[in-house]
Amino acid sequence: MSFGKRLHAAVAARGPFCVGIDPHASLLRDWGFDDDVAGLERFALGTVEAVAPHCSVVKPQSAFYERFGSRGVAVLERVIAESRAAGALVLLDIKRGDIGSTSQAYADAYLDPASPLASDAVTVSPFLGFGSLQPFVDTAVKHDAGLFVLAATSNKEGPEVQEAVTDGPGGRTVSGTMLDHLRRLNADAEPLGSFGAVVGATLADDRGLDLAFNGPILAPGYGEQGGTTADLRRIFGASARNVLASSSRGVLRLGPDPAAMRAAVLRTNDELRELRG
Ligand SMILES: O=c1ccn([C@@H]2O[C@H](COP(=O)(O)O)[C@@H](O)[C@H]2O)c(=O)[nH]1
Repeated sequence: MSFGKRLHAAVAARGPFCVGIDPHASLLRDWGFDDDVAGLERFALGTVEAVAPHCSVVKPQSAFYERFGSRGVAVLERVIAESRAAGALVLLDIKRGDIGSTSQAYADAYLDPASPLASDAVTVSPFLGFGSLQPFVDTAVKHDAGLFVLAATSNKEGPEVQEAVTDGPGGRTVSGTMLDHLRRLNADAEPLGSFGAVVGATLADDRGLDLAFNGPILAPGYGEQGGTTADLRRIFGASARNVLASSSRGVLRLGPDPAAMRAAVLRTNDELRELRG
């Protein structure tokens, strides 16, 4: 079954809150662990146990595992496997993007079920040109996986690149161009396409984005970066029904108490369900 269909069903069953599993060094210490591989493992797998049975999607941020080298990546492999075993879809936040031939290797690493890092979906960066992502698109189609393409990111530096307008008649912003590509890729999908966009929960009012592209929208920046449910309503309007709001530190700061993390996930899912009407 396509990623879009699986995501649609998972959100209907569990709600639209995506929990980021980002083992920051400071959080490991707050939880009483050392900033080493043993601490990483206890933190990450403890989080999986607390949240993965209760949310539709978890989003491990690869960087926090890669900083420990191969042993950290081995922990990431377990996070992926154990989250999926608990019924959550795994969106691996890697933000990769390169020339096409290298993109193919990344796609094989993260989307081919034969790989130990295979996930349900990954984040990708289109800033080498959307066409450079074609190997990710083809590989995602082949393996029923999904992509989330950076379009309007949650950080304040993003607009310098993403609001740049292309030359010529009908010039479009870079963000708008990415959303146009996603509209094309998702055109015939029912009920939801597998090719999503990343659009921050922190955006100012004046971006003028056409968010009707029939695909999922990952909205990071919810929680710790200041994005609220009211911001989601303001930014996404009718497209809020396709939004997967994502928070990492907002949930992880409640640990290591699993009950507190679980309660936050359930509460946030209830709040976000109302937004979808
Ligand atoms: O535009 C983007 C894209 C991705 N991220 C990632 O999401 C989390 C946010 O963590 P918080 O602790 O909830 O701030 C992190 O992994 C980022 O790399 C983003 O913030 N903005």
